[in-house]
Amino acid sequence: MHARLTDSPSPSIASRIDAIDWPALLSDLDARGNTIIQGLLDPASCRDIAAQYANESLYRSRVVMARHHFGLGEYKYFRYPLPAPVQALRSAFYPRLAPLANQWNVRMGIDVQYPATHEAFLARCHDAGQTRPTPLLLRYGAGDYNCLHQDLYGEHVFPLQVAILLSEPSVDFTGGEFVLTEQRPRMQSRVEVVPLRQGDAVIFAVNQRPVAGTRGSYRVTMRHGVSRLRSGQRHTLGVIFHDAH
Ligand SMILES: O=C(O)CCC(=O)C(=O)O
Ligand SMILES: [Fe+2]
Repeated sequence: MHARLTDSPSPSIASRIDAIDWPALLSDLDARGNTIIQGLLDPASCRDIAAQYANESLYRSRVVMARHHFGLGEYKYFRYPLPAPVQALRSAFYPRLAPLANQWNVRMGIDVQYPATHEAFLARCHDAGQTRPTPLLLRYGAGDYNCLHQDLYGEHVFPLQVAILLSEPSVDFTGGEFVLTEQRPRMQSRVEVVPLRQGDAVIFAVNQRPVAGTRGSYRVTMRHGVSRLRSGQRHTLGVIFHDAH
């Protein structure tokens, strides 16, 4: 696949996502709050997307993390219409993840269910004033990091999101591990380092997820971030399904 940002549409992304063993992947995601898809994007596509960081016309805003004490490094939110591969990722992932999102809400006693298509969910966001697109491209240099956070942008939150590593560890950069923490009620937090290679995607819980306990399920709170880069440059593509106020 050599999907270029200017191509439309990107059938190869949709077909790669369709080819995934979803029952196995969803059961891993349900059990651990995150799961990896290896080699979702090939290296050429990763390089092509990362190179678009400089293409200002694609973005609605740029965030310098240090200004907000979010970390060091920067990111840019895409504007609508999204580049074809980003649009393809968002609309192909969503219907695969919505059934698990719906189960999680039932198990957590949250009275919200997600529609079957991303288009319908976006209409809900947009009606509530969450109209600004949230997919983003991140760039880190040596010494940069991303503090533990949650990507919540309003009342409407889709509980799963995807991040794709566009750079190759050990070659393009060192350090810069994607990390997840899990805060359990009345217990100390757990941390997980997600071992991503270039083109790998991690799907993870945005905010809370249910964990089966001895007396029904309880909620754990998830946060994600990136450890300090020791050297080089690292790009990531973030796919968040709710839009922002
Ligand atoms: O650069 C990363 O791996 C983290 C990206 C991130 O925070 C996100 O996609 O929401
Ligand atoms: Fe994030």
